[in-house]
Amino acid sequence: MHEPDYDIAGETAIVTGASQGIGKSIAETLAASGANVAICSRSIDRVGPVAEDINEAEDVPGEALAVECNVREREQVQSFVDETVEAFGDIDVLVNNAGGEFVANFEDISENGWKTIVDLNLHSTVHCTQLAGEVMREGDGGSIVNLSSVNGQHAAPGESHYGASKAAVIRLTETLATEWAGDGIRVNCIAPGLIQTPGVAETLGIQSEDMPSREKTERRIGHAEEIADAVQFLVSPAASFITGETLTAKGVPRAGNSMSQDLGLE
Ligand SMILES: CCCCC/C=C/C(=O)SCCNC(=O)CCNC(=O)[C@H](O)C(C)(C)COP(=O)(O)OP(=O)(O)OC[C@H]1O[C@@H](n2cnc3c(N)ncnc32)[C@H](O)[C@@H]1OP(=O)(O)O
Ligand SMILES: NC(=O)C1=CN([C@@H]2O[C@H](COP(=O)(O)OP(=O)(O)OC[C@H]3O[C@@H](n4cnc5c(N)ncnc54)[C@H](OP(=O)(O)O)[C@@H]3O)[C@@H](O)[C@H]2O)C=CC1
Repeated sequence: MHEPDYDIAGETAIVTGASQGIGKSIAETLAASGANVAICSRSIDRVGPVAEDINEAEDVPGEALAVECNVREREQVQSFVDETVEAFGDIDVLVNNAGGEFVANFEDISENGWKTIVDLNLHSTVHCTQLAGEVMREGDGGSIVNLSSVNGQHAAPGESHYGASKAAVIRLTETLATEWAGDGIRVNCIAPGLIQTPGVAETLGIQSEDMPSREKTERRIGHAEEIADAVQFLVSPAASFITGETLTAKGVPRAGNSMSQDLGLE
């Protein structure tokens, strides 16, 4: 009988933006599956404890390395990649998770505001993918997962800069999947709907202390673990025939509504 192979034990995974939220959950999930994880954020004081918790957990087989790295700075990304290879020998998985936004109408976004968001979501993905991708292409290939958003798939007011940057991430994913297929590299994307994270609490003021469980599918905010599980699948051998795709993870809104309409954001 065929059994799906989700095994990534012994692989090395880079996860950007892993001090909190979705990135932290991805790092914990991949480490629990036996991968060694190299994680970063702009502050070692914030990302260091995430690595410490992984390394101290007796039931987590993967090791963690924390590095202070602002993914908007290409030189810092190069150092992060070099430290990862020095610590773990290779790179098999890259998860471009670091990203963010502020909500503002198009006419209120300054040139610097626009560039800040495009830099954070698109150019940082370019830096990490080119520099970690070089190691993957020279090695045995691997798997890349980019974090886009439902806002990269559908328009929403106040999201012009963020939506444009996340739409570009989807097209970059599709293009690279074709260019790097011959190098044994699969490139996929996840487009989350609203997920409860510290970033969402800060940006949108949404704080849901009493989260409905994962058994409920309709009309709720998502858990970070639900995105981490999708990443785990996409980087595993079970997804060997999947590349260039964007997996939407947004539950089920009320009929005819978007998730943000359901939550009263539109
Ligand atoms: C239905 C599903 C919806 C899901 C939507 C969720 C999307 C997410 O990504 S949620 C989680 C992501 N986390 C965050 O967004 C974190 C919160 N945001 C931030 O930390 C920051 O805003 C930042 C990282 C996005 C930018 O920080 P920083 O690099 O420090 O930039 P500055 O504060 O220096 O600002 C640069 C530039 O941008 C202008 N600006 C900042 N905020 C606003 C605003 N609210 N409205 C308009 N403009 C803003 C700022 O004024 C600067 O421009 P200049 O003044 O021209 O220099
Ligand atoms: N939550 C949601 O509803 C949705 C999120 N997404 C996307 O998912 C991803 C994660 O979102 P979420 O977990 O909510 O975000 P959070 O704001 O909660 O966490 C963002 C993480 O990225 C790190 N980070 C931010 N900027 C940088 C940078 N320049 N260099 C390195 N690390 C950085 C932060 O760490 P530190 O501050 O320590 O640097 C933090 O660990 C983002 O790309 C986001 O756009 C997409 C759709 C919906």
